[in-house]
Amino acid sequence: MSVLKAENITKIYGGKKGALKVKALDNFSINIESGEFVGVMGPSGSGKTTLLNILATIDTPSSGELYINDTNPMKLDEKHTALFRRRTLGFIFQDYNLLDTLSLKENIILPLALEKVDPKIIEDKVNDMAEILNIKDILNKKPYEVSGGQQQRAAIARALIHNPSIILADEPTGNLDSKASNEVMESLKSLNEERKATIMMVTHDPFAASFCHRIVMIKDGKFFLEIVKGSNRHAFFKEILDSLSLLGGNYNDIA
Ligand SMILES: Nc1ncnc2c1ncn2[C@@H]1O[C@H](COP(=O)(O)OP(=O)(O)OP(=O)(O)O)[C@@H](O)[C@H]1O
Repeated sequence: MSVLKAENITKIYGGKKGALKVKALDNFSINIESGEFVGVMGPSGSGKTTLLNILATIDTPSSGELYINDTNPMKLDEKHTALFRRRTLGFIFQDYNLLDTLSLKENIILPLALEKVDPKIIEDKVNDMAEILNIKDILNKKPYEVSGGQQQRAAIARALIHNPSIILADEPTGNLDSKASNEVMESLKSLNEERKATIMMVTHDPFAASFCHRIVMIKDGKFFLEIVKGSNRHAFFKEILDSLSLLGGNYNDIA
């Protein structure tokens, strides 16, 4: 079952009052099925952030169609788009985006509190998420009292607690050292495998990308190539490095 389908998305910035036009996305299409874990990679300026913003329904394409669970969010009014985004999507950011004045637990339950879910159900869900993300012992701490990796795992719990149809992750390991990156990626892998979370992750990091089922590469706003993981993550990692050197841009000297 398709959860997210973007068809021939083109995004042109500028062009008003003589400003230079930039084609950030050029007829780009992607389809994500339920239960998939898909990575998107591309050099700096290739259109990844533009794509994420459009899929996140916070920006609109110049042309093309977007369907999330068969709904075209571009056809909703502003209020319904915001509600649709809150209920259907989960977000993970490079810098965690946790509220510093709240404990990790309060941060995690925010999406359910907004929906006025029964406190008993909230308690069960937060404990379940904390267990799988290994943050049970630090739930009452504030974000600044825990490590970056722990903050990111709390942010993942917050992204997932309302059972969104798809998680959109923007460089989730971008601020983490290799040990914390590994823990975060192992967490995302378990949530994908055990909880059937559907995930789309933008990343520059070939190690993080090797946890995905397939990687879509973008160049100059266009689809460049796709690689699919076989049974072995190490072989996939090598294949990602090889493809990145083909992709060029800031990946030219990676392999
Ligand atoms: N608001 C904007 N106005 C004009 N041009 C923009 C705007 N946002 C992005 N661009 C341009 O669109 C192109 C794609 O940018 P985008 O930020 O989507 O790339 P990216 O792949 O996310 O890059 P990075 O990896 O460096 O974050 C670039 O040429 C960029 O300069």
